[in-house]
Amino acid sequence: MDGPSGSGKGTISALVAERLGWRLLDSGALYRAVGYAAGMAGLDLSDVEAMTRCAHGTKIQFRPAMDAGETRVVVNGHDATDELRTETAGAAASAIASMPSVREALVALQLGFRKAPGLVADGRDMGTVIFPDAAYKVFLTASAAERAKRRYKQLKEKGLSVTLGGLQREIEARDSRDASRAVAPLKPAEDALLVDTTGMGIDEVVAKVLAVVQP
Ligand SMILES: Nc1ncnc2c1ncn2[C@@H]1O[C@H](COP(=O)(O)OP(=O)(O)OP(=O)(O)O)[C@@H](O)[C@H]1O
Ligand SMILES: Nc1ccn([C@H]2C[C@H](O)[C@@H](COP(=O)(O)O)O2)c(=O)n1
Repeated sequence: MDGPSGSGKGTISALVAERLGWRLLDSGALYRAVGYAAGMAGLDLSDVEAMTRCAHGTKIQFRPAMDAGETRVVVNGHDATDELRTETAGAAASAIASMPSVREALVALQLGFRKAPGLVADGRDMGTVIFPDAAYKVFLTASAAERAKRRYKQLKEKGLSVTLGGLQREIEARDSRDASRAVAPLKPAEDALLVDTTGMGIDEVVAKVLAVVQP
């Protein structure tokens, strides 16, 4: 499941994985975790060698939530779930994700998630680079305005101080960087099902994806 920021990849992937009883990989969380670990260590995010060492050395664990809440992401022993969801963490992740050696450092970890009975993986290059032989590929999109509105609502609910205009600019800048980088750019795989979720509810999108996976 690939697509730009706020298209609903994480939400739809989690629901589809739950319905199918498959595993889930939030690959964006890996890039966010490395950016976060680098920040905590006071490293320069533009230093490719330091970021590559950091990508190799960061311990990232996904822990199921105690209640029905979201999966916790533990970075070097610290529960960083809330810090990782900010747009600042997204921008840092996007910056280091343009470094080929950082991407390379995270490949084996991602491939390790591929286990029976199945895996739903969300990111930017799941269908094009990491799992090119995936049985089903979906590319979710939505207009930038709609994606910004969704993110605004999500962050406001978490009590964060954000503006709609500011979020839309940040989202557009991140998408543009992710789509224009030389390695593993954000783009649909040739054989992906394209779903424009603008104006579609979450249940509708889940049903559309499940209709393909379970025809
Ligand atoms: N079809 C939809 N209709 C309304 N809201 C949606 C829809 N899909 C997702 N959302 C909401 O939009 C917000 C962003 O969704 P989500 O985090 O799944 O996007 P994403 O593509 O994984 O983003 P990112 O790449 O930045 O992690 C969430 O609050 C989610 O509940
Ligand atoms: N497969 C992936 C996943 C993520 N990234 C980079 C680019 C994104 O802007 C950033 C954060 O991802 P998100 O949590 O918003 O899905 O990480 C990538 O390059 N490849």
